[in-house]
Amino acid sequence: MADMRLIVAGAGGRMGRTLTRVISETPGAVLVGALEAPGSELLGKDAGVLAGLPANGVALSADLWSMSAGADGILDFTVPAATIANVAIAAERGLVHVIGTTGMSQSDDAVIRSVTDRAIVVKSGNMSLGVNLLAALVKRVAQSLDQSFDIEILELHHKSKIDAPSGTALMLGEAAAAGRKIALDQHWARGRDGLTGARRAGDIGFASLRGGTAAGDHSVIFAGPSERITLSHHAEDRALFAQGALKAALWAHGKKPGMYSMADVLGLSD
Ligand SMILES: NC(=O)C1=CN([C@@H]2O[C@H](COP(=O)(O)OP(=O)(O)OC[C@H]3O[C@@H](n4cnc5c(N)ncnc54)[C@H](OP(=O)(O)O)[C@@H]3O)[C@@H](O)[C@H]2O)C=CC1
Ligand SMILES: O=C(O)C1=N[C@H](C(=O)O)C[C@H](O)C1
Repeated sequence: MADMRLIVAGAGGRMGRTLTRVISETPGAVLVGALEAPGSELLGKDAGVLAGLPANGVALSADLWSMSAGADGILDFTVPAATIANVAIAAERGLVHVIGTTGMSQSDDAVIRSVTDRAIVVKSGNMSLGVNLLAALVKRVAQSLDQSFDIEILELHHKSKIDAPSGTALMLGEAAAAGRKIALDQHWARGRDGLTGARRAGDIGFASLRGGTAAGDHSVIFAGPSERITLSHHAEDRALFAQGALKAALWAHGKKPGMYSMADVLGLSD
């Protein structure tokens, strides 16, 4: 079978450069396009060189329509507005759209869902095996414990991260809420500050720390009357996420249109 021809969106970013490297190491995948923001000073630069590799002849461009003519998929780790702009083109071209971008609003998610009758989308706040296993464990533990156990989610990321709580923290919150059979957006406590009052029973709390170069640490704490259970994951290298994204793209190639998750890719779905 021919190599899957991939575009990296956000090719000048931390994940974009990592994806370019991981594609170069992955049998069955080849980089054919590198998308960057209109006006970026990186436009025209070689994606391989930016990723610390020999030149690969793929120059960064802001024109997704042109570069996607001969492509099979797009790996999108950018910002919500860019991902939403890419959704329509990816659907029109029949590309596999792997979406790692976080910080999406509920209306952004609705836009993505609106194309999945014709688009193949794999979307996850975290593409690592470990976090997706952690989410399954969190759901299981939340199912087993009653509301006397308070659920708190703590995350630590590098100082350049622009969204909070992290996409992973929200994904773990969704897993806990699913275990409890409640809607997360009715029960989340985000950004406590000042005289907040006592904790509301049944809430799922979030706290975000930012600093240094941390690739992503997440803990889900079940705090009970006389004991606490903590489930944690520590990412040591963002190549982990890029490898997950590649696995998702190769898995989705040839699948029927729809919205898939990393749990589907990894065979962890209920
Ligand atoms: N799901 C997962 O497993 C993971 C998800 N992420 C998420 O991926 C996203 C990116 O993270 P990271 O790489 O660290 O961030 P960076 O800021 O390093 O990279 C984002 C890149 O997207 C570019 N960009 C902005 N607008 C556009 C546009 N219109 N078209 C094309 N490119 C554009 C930015 O360019 P410029 O700087 O010029 O604006 C930048 O180069 C975040 O939302 C992050 O949370 C990260 C790791 C894992
Ligand atoms: O911005 C990051 O770096 C990361 N973002 C994702 C998130 O928001 O959870 C995944 C990972 O934690 C790294």
